[in-house]
Amino acid sequence: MFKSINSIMPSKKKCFFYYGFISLFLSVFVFMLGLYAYQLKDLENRAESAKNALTYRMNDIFLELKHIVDNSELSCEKEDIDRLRRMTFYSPTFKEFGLFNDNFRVYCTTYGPRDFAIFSSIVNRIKESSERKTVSLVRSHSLGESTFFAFYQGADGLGINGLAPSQVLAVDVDYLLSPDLPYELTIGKQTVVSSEYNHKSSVLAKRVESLDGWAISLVVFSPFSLYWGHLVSLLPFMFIFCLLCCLIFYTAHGGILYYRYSLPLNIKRAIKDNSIDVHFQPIVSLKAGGFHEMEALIRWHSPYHGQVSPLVIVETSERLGLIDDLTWMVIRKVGDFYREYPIQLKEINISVNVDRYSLLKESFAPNLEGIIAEYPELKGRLGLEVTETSALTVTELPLMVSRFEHIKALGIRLSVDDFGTGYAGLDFLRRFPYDTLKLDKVFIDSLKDDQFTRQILTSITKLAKELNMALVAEGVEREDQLDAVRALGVDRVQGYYFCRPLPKDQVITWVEKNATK
Ligand SMILES: Nc1nc2c(ncn2[C@@H]2O[C@H](COP(=O)(O)O[C@H]3[C@@H](O)[C@H](n4cnc5c(=O)[nH]c(N)nc54)O[C@@H]3COP(=O)(O)O)[C@@H](O)[C@H]2O)c(=O)[nH]1
Repeated sequence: MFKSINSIMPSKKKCFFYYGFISLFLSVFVFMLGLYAYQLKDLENRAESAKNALTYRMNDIFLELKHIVDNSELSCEKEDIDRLRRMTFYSPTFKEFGLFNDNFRVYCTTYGPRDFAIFSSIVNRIKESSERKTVSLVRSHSLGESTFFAFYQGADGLGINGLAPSQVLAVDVDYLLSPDLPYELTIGKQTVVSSEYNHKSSVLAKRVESLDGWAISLVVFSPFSLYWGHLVSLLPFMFIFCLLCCLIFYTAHGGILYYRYSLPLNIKRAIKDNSIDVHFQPIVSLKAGGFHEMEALIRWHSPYHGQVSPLVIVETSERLGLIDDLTWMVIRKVGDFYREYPIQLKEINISVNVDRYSLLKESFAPNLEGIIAEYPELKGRLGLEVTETSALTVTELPLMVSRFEHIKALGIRLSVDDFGTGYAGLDFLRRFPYDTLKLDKVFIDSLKDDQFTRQILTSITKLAKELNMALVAEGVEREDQLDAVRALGVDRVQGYYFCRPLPKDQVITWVEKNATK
């Protein structure tokens, strides 16, 4: 039996080792995996935001170009050049503008009149694009290698190109991704911006975003160094998580063990699933005609606690409020016993122990009636043995009398159990219509040697006969005890001398052997 949870828990050292190890493993695993998932999601979100920012930027760029071209003419007068210069001054992106005609020849730039043809590859792209716009990276005299060019042609054939250092395209992207996530921005096959990062050797994941309608793509990398950096910063949380896991495992282990091994819970389960056995002990009549009675007694072998005393089961059931369920279970098993052996048990009454407080309950007699309706074979053969463990109060007394009358009206015999050890006194016998009085084993043990006990039992025997009650001597183990109770005039005897409580098949064998004696 387990007094406390500590007695069933493995040693603290062992727990610390096992759960510490598992918790550490779990913490590392959970944090590494969680961080990996987080970093992938973060990469996805930030790459997506960078792509959106790039799309907005491209839209702004072409709005700006459209605005200029819509207000331009095919001339390159001083005002036209001044206007282009003013536009570059206010432009967030461009450093130069050039106007081109429907033959794709640039005729005017921020620096004055010009006449040169746009590359045919670019011309083709403008023509092929639905909105007659394209971008490119081309070498420019003023802005150098990889200058960003944006071309836009209006509906009347007048077009504009804007020149900007390639980095301006990546300003927003840079803001959103740097410094943690290196990236590479390309137009066609040419790189616009590439972070200074050796991504090939230490990339955890990468994400490619393409801008619809443009040959622009953005590749964003999530480096391992970022992952390890985050992991190191999470170490205190990992430690707390590890401790929490350890605590949860230890508590859960205790909970499971308690649920598994706790005696009250095991008794509760055993009552619920009817797995408590009932043994039967014959009560032998000393008159001619042999025995005609048995007492049903619970027996239970717990897988975790071994053989559990009936007294412990009864006391625990009382505490759990399950004593009535236990009684109903025993009575039903008695009913099943009658059904199983109708011939052998034809003449035999069986009594069941009942808690006196159960009898006081209003629901007791109706419930009993229900079980008798369920098992008609119990009618006239079932007896209840009541032990008086405490005195009845003034209000309980009349209530008890009426409950007794109700139960007796159902054809059920009532016995006062362990007479002399509890509160069942002579006044009690006068008030309650018991059928049988059971003398406790303590009297039988001292009967032979104790003159005083003999005198008391003689008076009780006399009184029982006067009140028309049958007498049973409990706990008769030896022949001299049997002789002593016989000399007293006791009619029936229960004890190991005749038979111990036996499982149903063995008690039937005993009945078959002893029925004719
Ligand atoms: N409410 C319920 N109480 C029950 C039920 N089943 C049993 N009990 C009560 O548990 C107490 C202990 O019972 P148990 O260990 O079964 O002991 C019984 C007999 O085995 C024992 N006995 C009988 N003859 C002898 C004997 O010669 N020597 C000896 N040492 N013991 C003997 O006595 C007990 C029977 O007692 P009683 O009920 O008073 O007639 C016990 O108090 C049971 O009442 C149950 O289903 N419900």
